[in-house]
Amino acid sequence: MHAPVSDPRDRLIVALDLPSVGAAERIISRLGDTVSFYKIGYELGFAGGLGLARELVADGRKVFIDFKLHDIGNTVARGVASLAALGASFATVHAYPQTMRAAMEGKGASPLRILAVTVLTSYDEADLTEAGYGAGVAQTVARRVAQAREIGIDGIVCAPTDAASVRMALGERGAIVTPGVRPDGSDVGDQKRIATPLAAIRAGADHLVVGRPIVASPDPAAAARAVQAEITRALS
Ligand SMILES: O=c1ccn([C@@H]2O[C@H](COP(=O)(O)O)[C@@H](O)[C@H]2O)c(=O)[nH]1
Repeated sequence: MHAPVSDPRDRLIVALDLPSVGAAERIISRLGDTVSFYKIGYELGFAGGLGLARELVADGRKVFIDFKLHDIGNTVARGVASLAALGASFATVHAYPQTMRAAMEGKGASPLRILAVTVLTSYDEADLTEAGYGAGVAQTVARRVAQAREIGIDGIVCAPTDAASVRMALGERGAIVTPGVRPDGSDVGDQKRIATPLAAIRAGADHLVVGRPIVASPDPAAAARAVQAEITRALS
């Protein structure tokens, strides 16, 4: 059964989309105790970030490895087993049934939670059509969530604008993690399906992933605290 996360600090996941371990360490140091949950994706992961992930875990922080795996089942299962051994709390796969099943098998009895990415937050209807999909965003998300639920996935990555319908379809089991979060006035960048932290939590998100609005801010700790204040307001 899905247990709502009560501490706003555990609800904010900062995306360390940075070019080097040194750059990431500087942001982590500036964030101090404000942030306890970090996400490592392609940029940092392919620049030595998995070593940093191990150090963060050893230091009591939570780590989300966001490589959005998608390959033949054997490769996915073995890759996920390595992420489980690393001590990651969350890891992503694309929400294809074969991939989701392999990932759930690969994590074994570890506490790693597998999150299935439905439709990327940088995609709108036109992007799905261009990629060859016959169904739109809402229909594709719904289909993938239904399949993820059937497989017993640990959680879903979706746009904050999809969070309410995803919770309905997913039921109470499974975490909802939303990137595409933009505090009022911040740059949207390449994101297309977005909401504020307040709206994302009110729509049912358990965790918010925020990257550039925090790591590119002149005062990352203040930016993180502002997001956490919105989370607290949404929960009160
Ligand atoms: O659908 C998705 C899945 C993953 N992401 C990742 O989240 C962060 C968002 O960073 P921002 O700088 O806050 O836009 C980034 O690491 C993406 O790889 C996503 O945006 N959308």
